[in-house]
Amino acid sequence: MGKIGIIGMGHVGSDVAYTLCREKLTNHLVLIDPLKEKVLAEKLELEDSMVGWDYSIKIETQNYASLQDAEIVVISVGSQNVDNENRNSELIDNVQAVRESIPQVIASGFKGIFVVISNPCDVITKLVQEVSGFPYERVIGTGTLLDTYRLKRVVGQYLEVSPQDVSGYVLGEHGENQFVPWSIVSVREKAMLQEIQLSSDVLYELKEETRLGGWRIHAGKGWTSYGIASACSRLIQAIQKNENRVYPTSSYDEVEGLYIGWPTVIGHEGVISRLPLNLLKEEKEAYQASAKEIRSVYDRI
Ligand SMILES: NC(=O)c1ccc[n+]([C@@H]2O[C@H](COP(=O)([O-])OP(=O)(O)OC[C@H]3O[C@@H](n4cnc5c(N)ncnc54)[C@H](O)[C@@H]3O)[C@@H](O)[C@H]2O)c1
Repeated sequence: MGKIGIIGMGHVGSDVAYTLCREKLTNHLVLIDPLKEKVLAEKLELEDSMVGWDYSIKIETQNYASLQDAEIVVISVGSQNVDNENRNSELIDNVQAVRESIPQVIASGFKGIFVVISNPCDVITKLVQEVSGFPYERVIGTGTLLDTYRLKRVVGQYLEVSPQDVSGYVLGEHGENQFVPWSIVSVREKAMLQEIQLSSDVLYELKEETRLGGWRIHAGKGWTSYGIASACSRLIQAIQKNENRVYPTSSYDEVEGLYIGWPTVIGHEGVISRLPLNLLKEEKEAYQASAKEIRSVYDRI
């Protein structure tokens, strides 16, 4: 449990900060955002909450230099430019925010791990790696981890089982070209394709409900934040505790030359390895289609 920086203190950054404090995953937070009054307000709210929790965590604001000895820096910069059902609409603004903020993190002497949330997540993760010059292992995007939570919720509710009893992943782009490799999904140890045998129409509906999960929340409240804060804190715990656990994060695919959602072993050094998977032919094609889309978005910057 060490120092953690959060760059971008909007809805997501603030809920990440709250979650990290509530789960005692840090003893020192550094919160950074051009909206100075907003950041100060978040600091005061967190400090109020801690009175009731009977512990205290140091909270600093706007101090890039303090990131020098941080364990992890979370990138949650965002843009107001969010079109309905298109995470790429934030591309230009978030590219600029990364080009402004990451050199300041690096100038501090930061040697930890970047966890990238900002959308389009796979593209922004690659950009953070390039601008920082960090090794691939020390830059991780949250990728399809949140989409995987949504898959587990949707399948769990459909089959009336706990979402924690659903195993498997959403993979590929954290975006519209994500896909569900049903061949590796199972529920209470029963293989989805061979043993549960839902119709292709039902599988399609479950996949669509998963993909639309974020947009349904966005339509109702204008943003999503609790789910990603929960996912981000799990990744941070895996890094801090050297858990060597598998999470579907955006990690670097050497063959494709980009970051993309894939089951990735996470530990103290960041990415330890990417899991070998034996996917079906159509699932491999879906992965390549996802990679193609990520590359085409990256080529626009
Ligand atoms: N990966 C995921 O699963 C996932 C889930 C939810 C949201 N997101 C993404 O997270 C990002 C943040 O979402 P939000 O709802 O908090 O947005 P928001 O608009 O509420 O907050 C974004 C914050 O970033 C700040 N910012 C902008 N430029 C900055 C810079 N150069 N340096 C520091 N801060 C800067 C803004 O001032 C603002 O406070 C978005 O890109 C959103 O799409 C990703």
